Amino acid sequence: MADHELAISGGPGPIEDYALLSDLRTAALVSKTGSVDWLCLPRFDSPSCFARLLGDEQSGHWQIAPTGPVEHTHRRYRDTSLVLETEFHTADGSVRLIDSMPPHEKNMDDQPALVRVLEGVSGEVEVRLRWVIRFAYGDSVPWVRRTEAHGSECIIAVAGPHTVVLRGDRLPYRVAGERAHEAVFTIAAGQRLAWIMQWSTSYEAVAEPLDPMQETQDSEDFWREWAANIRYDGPHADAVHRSLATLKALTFAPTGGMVAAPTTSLPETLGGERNWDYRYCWLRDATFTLLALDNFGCSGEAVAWRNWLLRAVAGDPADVQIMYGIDGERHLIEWEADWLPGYQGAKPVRIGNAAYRQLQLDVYGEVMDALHLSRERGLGETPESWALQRGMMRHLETLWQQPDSGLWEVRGPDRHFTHSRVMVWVAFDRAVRAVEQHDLPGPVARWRELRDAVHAEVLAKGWNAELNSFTQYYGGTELDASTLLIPAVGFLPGDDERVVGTVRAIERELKNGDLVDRYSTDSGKSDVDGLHGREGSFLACSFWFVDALALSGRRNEAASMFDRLVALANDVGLLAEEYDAAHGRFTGNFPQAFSHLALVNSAAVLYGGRTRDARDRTDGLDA
Ligand SMILES: OC[C@H]1O[C@H](O[C@H]2O[C@H](CO)[C@@H](O)[C@H](O)[C@H]2O)[C@H](O)[C@@H](O)[C@@H]1O
Repeated sequence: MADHELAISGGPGPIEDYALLSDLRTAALVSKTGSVDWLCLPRFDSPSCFARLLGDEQSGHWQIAPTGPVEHTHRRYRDTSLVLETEFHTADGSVRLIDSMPPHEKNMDDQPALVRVLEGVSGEVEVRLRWVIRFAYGDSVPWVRRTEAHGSECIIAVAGPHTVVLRGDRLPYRVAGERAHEAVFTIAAGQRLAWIMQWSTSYEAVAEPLDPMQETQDSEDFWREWAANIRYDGPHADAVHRSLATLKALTFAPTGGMVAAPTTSLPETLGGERNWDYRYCWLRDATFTLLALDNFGCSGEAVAWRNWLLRAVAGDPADVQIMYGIDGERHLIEWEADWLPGYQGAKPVRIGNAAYRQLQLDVYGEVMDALHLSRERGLGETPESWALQRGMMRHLETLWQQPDSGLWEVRGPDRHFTHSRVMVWVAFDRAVRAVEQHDLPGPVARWRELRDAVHAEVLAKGWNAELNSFTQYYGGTELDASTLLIPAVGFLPGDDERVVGTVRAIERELKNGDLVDRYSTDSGKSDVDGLHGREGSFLACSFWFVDALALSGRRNEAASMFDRLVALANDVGLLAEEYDAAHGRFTGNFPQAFSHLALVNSAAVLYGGRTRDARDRTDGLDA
């Protein structure tokens, strides 16, 4: 059976078969078979109207594809934009599907829309449009009627707070005995058909019609203009551009917050339970984001993110969380959508993320570093910033010795994770530097003392001489790829023998080919994370390995490993969180900001951008 037929009859295809659309408020995932299988409206973290990604046809989707066998499919984004073209080649001819979502950076009053245009390229091809609309993550079948609004025929679907209106050149009809709508038609070379689906609340008037062709053109223009700001023409420029556009696409324009991914519960282990909701903003990602955006000329986005960060952590420093909602909301209550079968059977589907209540000490280092970098990069001081940082430091002084859940957000018992302790050092170090280098007021003698104390502690307790490596946690013997960040944050130089030893140990224990696991999840090896199943290799860690190699003097190896990692991106340049080498498949949420952040930061390390520890360099990229 061809892929295409498989996708029509059942659940979602491989994660790598999806492409991203975004309007800077929410995102859609479109499969290689022309099916929009994931769309939450009106925001990234809203309930979905298409959730086939986590279930089957009945969870909602919108497919436009040839009825007959597809010989091959070719996809690309138009230039640097997020306007997606999917070409289906069949024995009868070829058609091109053009998908986009009008970006809403400026006019926030516009309601989200999904625009689909179909062009006949050659011959005459029979096409099926199938529209199955379900609100509330597939739990709610809306009332759907064909009617007239604003002078044209349309289909309106309403349930609870949501309305969507579908307009187009070939509106589908209800399929007898099914809660689905379909239209089957023929399209000849040179013909063009278009559809647009718009969202509004159910208590407002239905959205006014938009011109699909104009919207498509405007989307393309928006992204092209945006990409014109990117300053990078080194190796793998396409991958760097696509990663930056993806990071921008994951940004919620009204607040500047960036979601870790637009999806929930794409499994880290195929068929397993490691399924999390990533439609939130993690403070940890702050420094990586700031560096990535600012390094390549996207300073406006870097400032917006910095400002989001300052607003999110404002208030009593004792209340600082490790993650927030996209507006800065605090309560991300985790629950399970038990009616959804999960991505290819991986249950549970989780909405919300209980990690928001965890203590993860590294975020203090991340926030201090991000604000320090933004000061160094001249992103403009805000009056609140230093007062807030001092408050955070006061709080950190009271809890820095506690065990925590670490950056991997383990669900097992808290520990003294080496990476968390290193990041505590970063927090005190950046506080000291703010006083020393930027003349800001603060108890610098005490901070220096604490900085030196935690440095000595990490070297004494996080280092295992027998293994010749830093370990995952104090006194343990497991390794952890987060210790690859030690030179990147300036805790030790890249050529320090302990860094070199750690790189070698991780190479031996956690690296398979070019892929690096964050820690071992082999059965019986470790129960640190409190979860079952072996997960894929973590793509961000693989890029961190590249950075550590480069910083420890193995630059050529680093560059060729980077070449191979970049090649793991799918046909439209996107990366998931993890890669399952055994099955050659993406796993985890998709596309994931962390992976794309790591890719662009490796490009910076290798090809002349400013790195995290090269704090005094103020020159441009082409150094
Ligand atoms: O697999 C365990 C954890 O996975 C998620 O966290 C991961 O994603 C975060 C966002 O990019 C990243 O900051 C973190 O370091 C990663 O471990 C999930 O959100 C957690 O709830 C889960 O325990």
